[in-house]
Amino acid sequence: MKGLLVFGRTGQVATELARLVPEARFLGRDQADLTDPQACAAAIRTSGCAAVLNAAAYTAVDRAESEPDLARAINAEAPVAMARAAAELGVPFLHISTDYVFDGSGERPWDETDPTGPLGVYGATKLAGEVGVAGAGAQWAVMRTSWVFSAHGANFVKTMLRLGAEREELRVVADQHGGPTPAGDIAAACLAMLDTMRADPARGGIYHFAGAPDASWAGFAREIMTQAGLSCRVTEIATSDYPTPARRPANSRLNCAAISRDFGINRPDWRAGLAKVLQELKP
Ligand SMILES: NC(=O)C1=CN([C@@H]2O[C@H](COP(=O)(O)OP(=O)(O)OC[C@H]3O[C@@H](n4cnc5c(N)ncnc54)[C@H](OP(=O)(O)O)[C@@H]3O)[C@@H](O)[C@H]2O)C=CC1
Ligand SMILES: Cc1cn([C@H]2C[C@H](O)[C@@H](COP(=O)(O)OP(=O)(O)O[C@H]3O[C@@H](C)C(=O)[C@@H](O)[C@H]3O)O2)c(=O)[nH]c1=O
Ligand SMILES: [Mg+2]
Repeated sequence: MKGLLVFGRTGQVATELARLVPEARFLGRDQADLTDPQACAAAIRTSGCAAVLNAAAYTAVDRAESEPDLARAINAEAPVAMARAAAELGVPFLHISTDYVFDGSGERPWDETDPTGPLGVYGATKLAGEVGVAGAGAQWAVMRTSWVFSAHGANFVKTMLRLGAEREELRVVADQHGGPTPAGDIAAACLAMLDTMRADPARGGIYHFAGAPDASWAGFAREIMTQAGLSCRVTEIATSDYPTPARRPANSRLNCAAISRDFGINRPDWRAGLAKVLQELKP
């Protein structure tokens, strides 16, 4: 895509975007630090770009509990400044958010219009970003996704592969459910959304996008061990048996019908995405 400006260069989604659209401009932390929202806005204003995609974020869920100001600057203040600058330039702005904006109650997959209720600082700052982006006056969209994995960066798959090679047993929570999502599919879906938005300025809003089928973290871990050929046993535990600084939603399931209806983008099977990532990680 010509004229695309991306915030983020080294993250999971940014790395996959660079594979799909190497001609886009990727701004790393050295060129646009999200702790400096005005610098991010200036980068857009002077870019002459045709569309903006924010793939950078503060994603350390537990650490966010002790760094709320930093998380808020990166996840809320910077994206809002970006959206305002995109509005001034008259170009569409696509932002990425998370299942952690929900409180995890119930078992029904969340609709875009369902009430939010983040349980931790990460989710709260991501929600503040969504709200600010929506009110900034740009042509905007927010893609909420979940449980992102890829061959790059830090993610659950790579953690499981590392621990699974070292241990005979891993204890993994079985009472949190969601959709694992390959970063490559997110990158492709973002580009498809922006294409549609550029063709029709009336398009935008919040959309859910996650891999299928829904799983528990333990189920996800078991599939990782199976596909990787690791003999490590996955024992199902309760969230209460795995204490962490941040609370996480028990129900992270996202209803992805709207993005399919409005953009023709369907849920990818994460098990196929996992196979590709494992192939890529092979020495
Ligand atoms: N990871 C997940 O499981 C999920 C992620 N999401 C959302 O998807 C989006 C992409 O996430 P993902 O690709 O996994 O993210 P990663 O954690 O892989 O990467 C985060 C990116 O943000 C950059 N970044 C962090 N702080 C700053 C800063 N101060 N200034 C500039 N850049 C910064 C990082 O740069 P550097 O390498 O320099 O630190 C890195 O490129 C985010 O909006 C995230 O909230 C949604 C659901 C699940
Ligand atoms: C390593 C490990 C984790 N767990 C649990 C903890 C947690 O509930 C779950 C997943 O652990 P993680 O640390 O990978 O999860 P976490 O960092 O919370 O992942 C989240 O990241 C942010 C950025 C998002 O937006 C979310 O969609 C989600 O992907 O597995 C175990 O039960 N056993 C283990 O050995
Ligand atoms: Mg994590």
